[in-house]
Amino acid sequence: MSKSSQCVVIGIAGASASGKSLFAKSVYQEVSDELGVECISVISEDSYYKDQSNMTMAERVRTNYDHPQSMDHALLVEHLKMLKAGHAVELPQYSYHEHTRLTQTRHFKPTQVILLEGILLFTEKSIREQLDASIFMDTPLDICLARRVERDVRERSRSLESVLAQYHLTVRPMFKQFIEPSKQYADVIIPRGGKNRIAIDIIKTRIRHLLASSEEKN
Ligand SMILES: Nc1ncnc2c1ncn2[C@@H]1O[C@H](COP(=O)(O)OP(=O)(O)O)[C@@H](O)[C@H]1O
Ligand SMILES: O=c1ccn([C@@H]2O[C@H](COP(=O)(O)O)[C@@H](O)[C@H]2O)c(=O)[nH]1
Repeated sequence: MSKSSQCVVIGIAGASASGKSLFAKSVYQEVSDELGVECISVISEDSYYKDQSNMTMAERVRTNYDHPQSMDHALLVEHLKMLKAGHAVELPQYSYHEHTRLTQTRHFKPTQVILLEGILLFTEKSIREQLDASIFMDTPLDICLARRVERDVRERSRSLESVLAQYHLTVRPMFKQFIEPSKQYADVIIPRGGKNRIAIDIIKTRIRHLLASSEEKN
């Protein structure tokens, strides 16, 4: 991407397991198949969970990962500003198994469109100010819970008991306190989740327009 090109950031928020990643992955796959991998990329807010390498595993397990303070949002905002200015960043890598950042980072160059997905994105004004469009995945919580149980047991090395205990202790209460109220900041609210075909097509059309108007300007 040349420095004069625009870098558009589309935020995708919503409950855990509401389908944010799947939605972002589907849009990314289809747009990159059509227009090339160099024009679009995905960043997960989860990469910006705070580094907890100085804590014991017992302490890390007790962290409330659904509270805005668990995230290094200042670093995320700094990175978004750099990407929009045409500079590459060192993207942190997070391990759900270790509950902390990995030592290695990922060298990440700006693309014309960045899909940024995460539960707490719209709760921070400083992040909202960096978003060019905001999408909220409005999937019923019982469906999110069922999907989270399956995903976390399969992919995040969790037991059924630990997923359910965390859900009651932090996931649901923090959704009610922080995430659900942040829906008011969305431009588009998408029901059901990551496989909503019409919603994927609408966002792809918007992206095509953004890319076409950015080409005209250059
Ligand atoms: N519409 C859907 N139908 C069926 N499964 C879905 C749907 N949307 C998401 N999933 C599945 O639910 C799980 C959680 O979705 P994911 O995209 O990881 O959620 P999030 O990123 O919001 O936490 C994944 O295993 C995903 O494949
Ligand atoms: O170490 C961790 C970090 C995060 N979590 C949980 O992850 C979800 C957010 O990720 P999604 O992909 O949006 O589901 C959040 O609800 C945290 O509770 C974790 O369990 N452990």
